[in-house]
Order: sequence, then C-alpha cells, then structure tokens
Amino acid sequence: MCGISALLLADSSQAAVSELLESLGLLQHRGQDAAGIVTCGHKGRLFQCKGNGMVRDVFTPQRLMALAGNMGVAHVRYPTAGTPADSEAQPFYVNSPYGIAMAHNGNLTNDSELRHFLDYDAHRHINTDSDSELLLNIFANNLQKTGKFRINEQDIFSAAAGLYGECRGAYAVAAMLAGFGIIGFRDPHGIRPLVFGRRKSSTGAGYDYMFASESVVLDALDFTDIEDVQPGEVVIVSKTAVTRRRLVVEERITPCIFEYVYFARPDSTIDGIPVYNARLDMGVKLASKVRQALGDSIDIDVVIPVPDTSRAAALQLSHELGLPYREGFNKNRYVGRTFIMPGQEMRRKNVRRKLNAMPTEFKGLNVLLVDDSIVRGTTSQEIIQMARDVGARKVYFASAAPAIRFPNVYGIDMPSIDELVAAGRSDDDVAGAIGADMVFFQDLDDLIASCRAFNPRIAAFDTSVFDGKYVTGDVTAEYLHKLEMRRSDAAKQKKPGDGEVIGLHNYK
Ligand SMILES: O=P(O)(O)OC[C@H]1O[C@H](OP(=O)(O)OP(=O)(O)O)[C@H](O)[C@@H]1O
Ligand SMILES: NC(=O)CC[C@H](N)C(=O)O
Ligand SMILES: [Mg+2]
Repeated sequence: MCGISALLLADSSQAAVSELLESLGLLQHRGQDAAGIVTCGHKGRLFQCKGNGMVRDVFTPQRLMALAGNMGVAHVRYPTAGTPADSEAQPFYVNSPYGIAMAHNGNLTNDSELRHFLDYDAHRHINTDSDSELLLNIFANNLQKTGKFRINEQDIFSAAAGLYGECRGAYAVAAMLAGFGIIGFRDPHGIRPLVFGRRKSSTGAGYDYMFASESVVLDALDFTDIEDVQPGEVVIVSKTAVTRRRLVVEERITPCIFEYVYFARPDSTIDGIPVYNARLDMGVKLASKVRQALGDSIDIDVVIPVPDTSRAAALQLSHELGLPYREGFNKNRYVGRTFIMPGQEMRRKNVRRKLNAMPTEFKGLNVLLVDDSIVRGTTSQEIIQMARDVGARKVYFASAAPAIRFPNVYGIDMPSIDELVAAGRSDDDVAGAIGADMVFFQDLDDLIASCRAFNPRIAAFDTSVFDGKYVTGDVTAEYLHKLEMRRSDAAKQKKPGDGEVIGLHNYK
C-alpha cells in the first residue's frame, strides 16, 4: 500500500521539495521499503532522488538541496509487484513524450498483457519488473498518440481515457508533466484513495495545489477545500488552471475496506469516511460479537489492544462491555509496521522487538487482546505467547476485521493463500493455530456497516480478502496461481538478478 503525493506551488520562485518530503513522512505508514521525489525546475528540468529505505534514510540535506523547482511528485513504496530492487523505487520517469514522472499506489492485474503490448506493439522498452513502470508507459504511449509539439488538458484526458481502457486492477496516481503541471487520477472502482486540496500561496501568488493518498497530509500542510478525486476521475492542475473530468463512471464504486481496518492513518478521511470513527464503530460491533459468543459468562478481566492500529476499536469495545482498558504492551516507537515488512522471519523478529508485555497487566488475569486484523497470524501468535509468558490465565483474541481467507491483488502484498492463517481453518482452528483460548472475528456485514455509517452513498467496498470476490471481474484462478508463484515468501527468497539496471535511480 504505497503512499503518493504531488505539489504545485503558485509562486515559481518557491521550492516544493520540503513539503513533498513532509508529505512522505506523513505517509510513511503506507510504505517502508523505498522512497523518492522528482521535482521540476527552471526550463522544465527534472530532478530526482529515490532509493530503497525509509524516508529518513533516502533523503539527506545535500540530496534535498538538489531537488529544485516549484512542483514535484513523491512516493513511498510497499512492493506488491516486481522486485525490491532500488531501480523499482518510484516515481518512475520517461522522457518521451514531454517528460513524465509518475507515482502509483495499487496493483495492476493485467500486467503480463500490458508488458506484451508495450513490447510487441508500442515498442517501448520496459527496464524493470514493476507494474508501475508499465502504467507510466501506457500513459506515455497514449499521450504520444496526440502527436503534438505542445499538449493541452484535452490531450491529457484522451491519454487517460486510453489508459482506463487498457489497465485493469487498482491504481491511484500522482503524475507530473515537465513544465506543464501535476495530474491525479483514480481507477474506475476507486479501490485506492487519493485526495486533493488547495491553499493560498504564502506570497500571494495565487493558489498552491496538492494531491495525496491521505487527507492527513493536506491537513498538516494547511491545505483546505479537501476533496476526494472521484473514482474514474482525472484532475489536472496546470500553471494556470484546474480542470477535472470523470472519464469512467462505474455502476458500483468499491474502495478497499482494508484502508479503514489497517492501512490508513486514523486521522485521515477517505471517501467521506473518517477512519478513526469507523474504527470506533468496529469496536462497538465487535463487542456485541464477543457478548453473543460468551453470553452471560463473560469472564474477561481486562481488554488490551495490540498497538498501534487496534487502539480505537479496543477502546470502544471495552467501553461497550464495561470492562477496563489497559495498555499491556509497550511499543518501541522506533520500529516500523511489521505486517508490511518483507519476509516472515523479519516480521516475526520485529513483533518481539516492537512490543513488550508488562507483567503487572497480565498476571493471573483473563485478558481479551484486540487487534484490527489477523493476517498471517505472526503478531497474534507472538503476542499471545508473550501474554502467557508474563502470567496471563486465559487469553481471548478479538479481530476488528473478519477472518482473512483470500489473497489480495489490489495493492496489499498478500499473494499467497497458504500464508493466511485463517485460510481453510474454522475459527476454533485459528484459535488453536495462534494459541488463543478463543477467537472472535467481526462479521463482514458489521465491518461494512461500520464504514457505511459515515457515508451511505458508498454502497459497496472491495472486500476480496474476506469473501474472495474481486471487484474488477478479471481475477482468475490462473492469475492467482501466477501471483503466488511470483510473490509468495518462498518465491521472494530467490534473489533478483545481481546486475545493476541502468541508472534511473541515484540513491547510492
Ligand atoms: O497477522 P499478521 O500477519 O501479524 O498481520 C496483522 C497485524 O499486522 C498489523 O500490525 P503492524 O505491526 O503492521 O502495524 P500497527 O503498528 O499499525 O498495528 C496489524 O495491525 C496487525 O497487528
Ligand atoms: N503497494 C503499492 O501500491 C505498490 C505499487 C506498485 N505495485 C509497486 O509494487 O511498486
Ligand atoms: Mg498491528
């Protein structure tokens, strides 16, 4: 689940880089593997810094100074396609036509077909295994068709319409055309989020405009008039105007429900739904599930969240059940999110490095641990053991999301059904596998209701990891098999080619 942003400052003498950097800091929770910024300065020259690592590692003061210009595009990466190579850090760039830099959040489901088309028909060289490089080249190929010396907004809409016709899957995009402006668009189902907003220029030069994956970025940087880019909509911010057009209107738009469960920051609002409030409501509904299962014999002494994401749901659940809420696990704030780390061994070790159980909160007690989700079971397994090690008597485990039993193909790296602890298991079997006395999973209808409560206009969500229904309609068993072969933990152990691909990155 990558994070993307793009900024155009009205005053051409100002530099966009410091706020782009800040935007990446605010989106770090969406991708910890690579980061990058491309800016556009005088004479339409593009400047780039990107590479593997956290935001704080990739950008040194010296590298940042070199990123000149009043507009730019930025990215933090959590790979879901291709390899972890530096060369797949984003934004991607192509020189023709016009000079385009692009940052992509999501995952294309027809990447093999697009790769073939770009090679055999469009004759465009693709230098990495990244699906995002394909997306950029599809856009470039469509823009090329205009055949013009200088383009206008209509040409960009035509290129995007071509892309909508050719690309399947999930894509929220922030792009920049050298010397022209910035562009944001979302796939027709609106699976991945994208917002934009404006702000009066500090020098009175007009309005600054920004796109970002999450509204928290725009809030923090004092932007106002924050709106979602609509599914299937293209928003173009040039030096002189903002032009938007909804090119595809799907019958049902289906934002990814896992954004509300886990990915997004609680202080963001996505498609009109405040994430924190949706999580509180998940806690209310999960409480009634626990009550239903245990009836009058609730023998729980204390409710304890698994930091960080589950806190809102756990708090509200404890309130509903009239049980004390205690912070039993202390979190090391310097260890990142474990679920989005590559490789099971790394994830497992980091749960232990990150969370430490405080014996006073567990000794001799029946505890209810609450997490937002159980995916591979890495966190729950470790944490339940930790609770027992410090003297917990019974350990119940509640998940604010239903059991995850199907792979994700839209930008969450859950490619393999075999890695999902709940796949093919009953709830009792899951409890056995993670070492809990009992598990409680949210019902899917309740999860959907928790989100819809804040925006009933959204009739449905992408809930594929819970029900195996893929909203783009093109996900076959063969595709899922190929994905698993390419991206399971076992497949990732095989190293990519050792050779350095052509230097489109400059981190080292
Ligand atoms: O069953 P698993 O495969 O372990 O995945 C689920 C866990 O991973 C996530 O936590 P993470 O540490 O990534 O982030 P957080 O600090 O935001 O909760 C999520 O919040 C669950 O705790
Ligand atoms: N999580 C994402 O959005 C990933 C974007 C893209 N598919 C990549 O792997 O780089
Ligand atoms: Mg967690």
